[in-house]
Amino acid sequence: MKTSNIDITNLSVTFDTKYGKVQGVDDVSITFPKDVVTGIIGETGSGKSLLGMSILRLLSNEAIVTGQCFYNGQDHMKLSKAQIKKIRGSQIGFIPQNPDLSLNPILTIQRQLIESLLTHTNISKQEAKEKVRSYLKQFGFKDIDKIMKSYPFQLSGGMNQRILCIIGIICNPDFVIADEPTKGLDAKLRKIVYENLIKVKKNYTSSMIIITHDLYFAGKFCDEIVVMYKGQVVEMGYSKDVINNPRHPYTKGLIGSTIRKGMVPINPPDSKENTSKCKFYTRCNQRNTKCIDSTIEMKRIPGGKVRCCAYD
Ligand SMILES: Nc1ncnc2c1ncn2[C@@H]1O[C@H](COP(=O)(O)OP(=O)(O)OP(=O)(O)O)[C@@H](O)[C@H]1O
Ligand code: NI
Repeated sequence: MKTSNIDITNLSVTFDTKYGKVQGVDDVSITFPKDVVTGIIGETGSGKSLLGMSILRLLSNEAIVTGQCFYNGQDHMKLSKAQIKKIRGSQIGFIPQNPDLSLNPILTIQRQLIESLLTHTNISKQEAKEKVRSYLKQFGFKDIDKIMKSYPFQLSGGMNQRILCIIGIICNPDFVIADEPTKGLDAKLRKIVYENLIKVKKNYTSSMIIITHDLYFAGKFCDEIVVMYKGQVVEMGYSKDVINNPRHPYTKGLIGSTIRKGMVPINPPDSKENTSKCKFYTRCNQRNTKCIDSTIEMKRIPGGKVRCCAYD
């Protein structure tokens, strides 16, 4: 089947906690175009993982998810568990953030990799085994026989993260969503994962969503970048524009505090409760009275969109 864009409308994710309602994703409407690598950036807790995981309905039952997510003509929010399970891996591959929670501790690496191939493709067990070996090699593993027979606890965190990358792409999905695929890896292994993502983009699919804290990589690898803050998208655009010429005060701070020396770093969170319409108000160094009570929609700017009163 030819892949389509991923079209999300009015997506919200909330949790009822003992401290009250927590809104992890706040009414996000966004299209992730096919044949485009979109990066999602934003500080910890901004809703990146919740957004990425909602697309494949991977969130736990305590998450209250509303809104729509259309892909290949179907609203993922309306599919049965069996239907969405079929889409995972075969149509949309997911590379999760945390190997400890995502690999099965009682199955060998070979079982886990081969099983995901046999579930989603029609190849024989022998062919699956060969494919697994070749992917392990491509992802920088050396003693393939030993790795195949190992259990996740016998491998390092970095090795398990690479196994998750393989599971995410081995069935040649049309779309790939990767949630911090390099988390916890040292520079050398990060390079291997990045090289493999570049290979995936070149050889398999360039329809990708990459959630990352690595702004340098995002700028180099992604075609477009989406910036999230407190569950909302605050800026999106071509990656070169977002990285080199950020427009939202939050993006300016985020990039200024990491890769671009000389830009104004971001203000720390303010202890005062933020009651203004703009969620960034208390930290913003460009705020004005308009930001307090006018609803702030995403506005078109050259090469992208931004949610900020300064661009009215
Ligand atoms: N199970 C949960 N119960 C309550 N709140 C939750 C739950 N899961 C996530 N949240 C809240 O939702 C918000 C967004 O979480 P999310 O994991 O999407 O952030 P993130 O941008 O991926 O952060 P990170 O970069 O650290 O991975 C967080 O503020 C978090 O506190
Ligand atoms: Ni996350």
